[in-house]
Amino acid sequence: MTFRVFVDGQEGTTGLRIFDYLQTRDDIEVLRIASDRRKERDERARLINQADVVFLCLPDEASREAASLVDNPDTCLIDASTAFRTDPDWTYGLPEMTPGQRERIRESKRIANVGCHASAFIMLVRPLIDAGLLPPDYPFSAFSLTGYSGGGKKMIAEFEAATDGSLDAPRPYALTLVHKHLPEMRIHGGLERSPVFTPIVGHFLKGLSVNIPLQRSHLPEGTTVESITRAWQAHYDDASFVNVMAAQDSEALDNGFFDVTACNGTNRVDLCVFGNDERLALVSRMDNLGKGAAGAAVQNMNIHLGLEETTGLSR
Ligand SMILES: NC(=O)C1=CN([C@@H]2O[C@H](COP(=O)(O)OP(=O)(O)OC[C@H]3O[C@@H](n4cnc5c(N)ncnc54)[C@H](OP(=O)(O)O)[C@@H]3O)[C@@H](O)[C@H]2O)C=CC1
Ligand SMILES: CC(=O)N[C@@H](CCC(=O)OP(=O)(O)O)C(=O)O
Repeated sequence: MTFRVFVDGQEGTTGLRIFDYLQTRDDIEVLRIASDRRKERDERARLINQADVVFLCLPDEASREAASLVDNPDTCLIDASTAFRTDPDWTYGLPEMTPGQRERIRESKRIANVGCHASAFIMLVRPLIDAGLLPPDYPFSAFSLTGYSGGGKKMIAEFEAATDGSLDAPRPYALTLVHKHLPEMRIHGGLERSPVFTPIVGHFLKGLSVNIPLQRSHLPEGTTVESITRAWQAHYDDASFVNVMAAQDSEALDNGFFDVTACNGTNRVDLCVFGNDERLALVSRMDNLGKGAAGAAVQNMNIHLGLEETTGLSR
């Protein structure tokens, strides 16, 4: 059986990457829009309503408009933007989040794909909160190191044009401390209040790592490196794309350094906890264009269509 798929925003960073994943598949027919008509409402509506699955790889406002154009009840939308991630009528596209989430994605016609920083954060904390190892009212903070492709076409062009070295050093941003991923981090992470979250963009194309520092004195007695690792291993036991690493493993560190690009080109997420009796750090890494965006979107499509979840994706 062949499924018809349309990528609205096919010439953007996420859309192009999704297109790469799909073009080699013989179970998917990609509906293309003529480049010079790609922002025409009527032409987009025509293709949206012909498709089994539509990926919206657009700014929030254009995603909302696209969602309003659907009149085919069988069309499933997978939206890459921030527009619907905490909307109760949409299903959050993180299949590994909780038992039952995969099934909800399978049944839903409205799937909100994850934010890159948010999914890297939620995959660290949610299973630990659910297991009672982290209190939901813990005063969480986190930073994230990300490649510049996370900022889409505009940021990629800025970084690639800056040949004078002006963008060579890492650049913290969102310093108003109201990054757009906070609502999904809080709601889907299971937190009582939003974390203090600071992303930092570096002079590399892709790769992302979230780091959550924890004070052991503010945690339940049994929360240790070992119990956290065990809880992740139990929770992600059947998750094809999650790799729980032991801190002492050579794969976690490269001569004492953590490589934030080690998952690039894959749909894998690595999770690790570092620390001692006094302090812990929960650390994840992924390709922001892979498990953080386009790879996650294709994984959600596979699940929704009842296909093998890993089809076309690498680990
Ligand atoms: N980059 C990343 O790592 C991630 C991005 N996302 C989200 O995915 C979405 C897409 O991001 P990204 O690919 O980075 O963005 P880009 O800016 O690279 O691409 C967006 C695309 O949408 C097109 N577009 C804009 N308005 C319209 C419209 N009204 N109708 C049709 N097409 C339109 C743009 O056209 P034009 O070609 O003319 O510019 C562009 O091709 C965003 O909501 C972003 O927040 C999510 C996770 C990660
Ligand atoms: C480097 C950079 O700017 N990254 C983007 C995140 C991209 C992403 O995952 O998120 P959305 O889908 O929510 O856009 C940012 O921090 O806003």
